[in-house]
Amino acid sequence: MSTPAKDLTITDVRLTPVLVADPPLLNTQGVHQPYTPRLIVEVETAGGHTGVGETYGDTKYLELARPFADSLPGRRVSDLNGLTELAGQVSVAARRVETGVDVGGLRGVQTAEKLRLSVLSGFEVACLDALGKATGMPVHALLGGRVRDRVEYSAYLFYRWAEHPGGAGEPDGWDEATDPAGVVRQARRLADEHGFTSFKLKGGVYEPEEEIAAVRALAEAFPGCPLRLDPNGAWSVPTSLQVADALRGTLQYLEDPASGTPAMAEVARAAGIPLATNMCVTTLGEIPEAFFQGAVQVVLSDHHYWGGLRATRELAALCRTFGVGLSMHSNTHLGISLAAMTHVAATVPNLDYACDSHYPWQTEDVLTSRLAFRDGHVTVSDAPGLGVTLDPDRLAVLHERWLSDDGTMRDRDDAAAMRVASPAWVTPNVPRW
Ligand SMILES: O=C([O-])C(=O)C[C@H](O)[C@@H](O)C(=O)[O-]
Ligand SMILES: [Mg+2]
Repeated sequence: MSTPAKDLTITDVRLTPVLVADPPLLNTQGVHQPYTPRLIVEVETAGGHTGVGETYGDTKYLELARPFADSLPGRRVSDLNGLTELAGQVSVAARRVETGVDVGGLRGVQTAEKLRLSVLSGFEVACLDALGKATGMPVHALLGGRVRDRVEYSAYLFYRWAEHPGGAGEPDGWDEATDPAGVVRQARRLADEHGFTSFKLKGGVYEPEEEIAAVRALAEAFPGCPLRLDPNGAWSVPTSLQVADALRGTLQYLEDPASGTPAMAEVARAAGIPLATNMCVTTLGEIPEAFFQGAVQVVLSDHHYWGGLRATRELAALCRTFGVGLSMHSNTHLGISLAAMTHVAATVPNLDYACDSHYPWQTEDVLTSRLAFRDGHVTVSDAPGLGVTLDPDRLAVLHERWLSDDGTMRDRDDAAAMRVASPAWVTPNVPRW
């Protein structure tokens, strides 16, 4: 007979949307808004354990998360396959998938499946956290056990302004980085503070020649360190090939130079540099075309995209099978997700590259203590569950900010944020160059 503490039945699910400070990071669509929405998921069991998860908090995700949460009480946190099945039944309004490209995630075409998978990921992590707490096991052990003690992350470099227009949002003490020297200064500080030894530059912001110069400056400043450039599909096939020509031998991989699998395949045939993606392959259905055409040599996993930690491991198995490399993508996220990313990355033998993480840019969190990068790595926790503790007061403060927002920040819109500085700005058509 199970003891009450081990009763895994879900009794309550709490959803708390929050707005967290986000610096003015530039990308091809525009600039990050002063605050960005995240959704914190708490799952309580009859045994008295609470698991936490985190995912996107925009309205289109909240619309799905609410009915999903309502359907969970009475199920067990160990019923993870049931959770996946349940997610498939949540209905998605047609208007949510008519608009084409996902503005926040820069994740290719938006589909009902992608929205569902992102919502599912937050609940799966919360269930795994609760299950780990109830059984005294860390999440990595629930996934089969870690194959490494620490997970390597790369410095995520952004062209950025020193502050948002008009000084909106929270100051973060970083200088502007709008040229090669600024990018190198930013990289130096991230390396000094966190020990990173590999670097990814978010491109698609300036003329390709400018971004080539920035990568060359990084190569000179950090000899031998792996470098990546990611313009989020902003370039045509000829431009992608020109950049590949210029940076062959300098880049570890070139991420999403062009938009869509056919264009990526064309680039891949002549680039002479591995191509990576978190845009043309973000669901299982997109794999066959991309892999059979040789369009990508590295897939960036992201449990928020693929539907959780177990789905990330399924992706890893497919990549292993087809000899495709595996890295990890990151979007603006808090410590709960960094912990989840670290647990799953620790279990995947073929995670061949340092993972991306926005975490150094997030000055606010909902945890009692922040996770730390040491020598560019996060140590894998052996504490039960994720090994993190939610701070209810911080959560309340960030939720209050969400409540008092007039709606402007509740849905990420990088083009709208750019219009504050440049009123004529519209999301650029691709290819932009
Ligand atoms: O392709 C990527 O790595 C991303 O899309 C990561 C983030 O979304 C990043 O580009 C951003 O937040 O501007
Ligand atoms: Mg990318």
